[in-house]
Amino acid sequence: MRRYGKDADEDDIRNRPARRGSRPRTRIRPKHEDAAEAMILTVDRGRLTCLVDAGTKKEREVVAMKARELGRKGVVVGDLVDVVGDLSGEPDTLARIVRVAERTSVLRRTADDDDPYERIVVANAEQLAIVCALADPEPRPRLIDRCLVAAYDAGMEPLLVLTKSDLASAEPLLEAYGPLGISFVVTRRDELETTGAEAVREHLRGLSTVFIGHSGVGKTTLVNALVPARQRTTGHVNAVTGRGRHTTVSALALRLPPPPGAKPGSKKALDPGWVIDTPGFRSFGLSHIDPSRVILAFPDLEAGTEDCPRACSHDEPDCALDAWVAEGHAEQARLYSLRRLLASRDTREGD
Ligand SMILES: Nc1nc2c(ncn2[C@@H]2O[C@H](COP(=O)(O)OP(=O)(O)OP(=O)(O)O)[C@@H](O)[C@H]2O)c(=O)[nH]1
Ligand SMILES: [Zn+2]
Repeated sequence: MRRYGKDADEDDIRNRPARRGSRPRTRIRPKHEDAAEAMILTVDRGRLTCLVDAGTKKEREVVAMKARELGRKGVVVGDLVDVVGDLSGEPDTLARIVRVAERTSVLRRTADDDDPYERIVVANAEQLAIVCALADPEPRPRLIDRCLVAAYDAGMEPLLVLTKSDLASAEPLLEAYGPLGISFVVTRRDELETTGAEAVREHLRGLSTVFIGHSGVGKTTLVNALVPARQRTTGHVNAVTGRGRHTTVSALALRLPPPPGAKPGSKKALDPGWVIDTPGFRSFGLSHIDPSRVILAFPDLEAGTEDCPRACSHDEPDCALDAWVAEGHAEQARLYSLRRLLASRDTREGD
């Protein structure tokens, strides 16, 4: 079963090459034995920035486009690809992406719940950092719930990042999310300038973490503190595209600085973790979500679904979980949390 087969990727290109007569097209594709492996750092209107020879002295950024043979297959940030052509990384060069490796995870969203096109935002990330301000703007628990559902659906671990703790206490939110057992970290701008950034980085080491949050929650402040070198990269203008990275609407992968005291060349220094920044959004559409994947995030409740009707959403009157939990097999608070997450799939004003 291919779960993601028909999805429209964020950078999907819709014009198909015209069929030329009845000439049979060969199904054998060139092997590209000279191809180099690369990771996609950002996508900007069909131009993809790839990191080649990552972690070596020859590491460099190469701008590439999709080779025709990839057809409609999308390439997104975090994808591991094979590139051929001019891989020098010199200005005005353009390489070609000829293969995309199978993805270990796919974070998807729809612009809103009525949008039939779901977009793949990021591939191969392990963690989803949900950035939420404790005040200014007020926290939106339903939006957090929706992001959690997206994380569970994608098979990613959620991390709750609660910002602006100088303005309000984190206690009420942490109480509400306690039964879900989610990792969390609380930040404030003045601390991010000192020890706060490293405290957040500790949750990110060795992982690829996607940061999402709606406008104004302090995500930019946070990411800039986590990746101080970012300022430099955002000013960089690409010779091929003629555009600065600041114009990008796609996600952007940024490598964390190595942990303090890491030996140069050690695994810790070479794999310090990635922050994948995404554009702020107003809503997080979930029309593509399969509820049977959300229950996977509740292994303690899974056994209780055995007597459920076929294709039970676990949020309906006949669901077997109510009786099973009432018999004392699991905590009521866990079932309540599951139901709250499932209910967040329905659109309401303000989502
Ligand atoms: N009081 C307080 N303000 C903060 C904190 N972090 C960020 N801010 C302020 O909140 C505002 C929004 O911060 P940004 O970092 O731009 O937020 P963002 O989430 O990137 O927002 P967009 O750029 O709109 O997507 C700015 O005025 C920041 O200075 C904090 O910890 N405490
Ligand atoms: Zn059920």
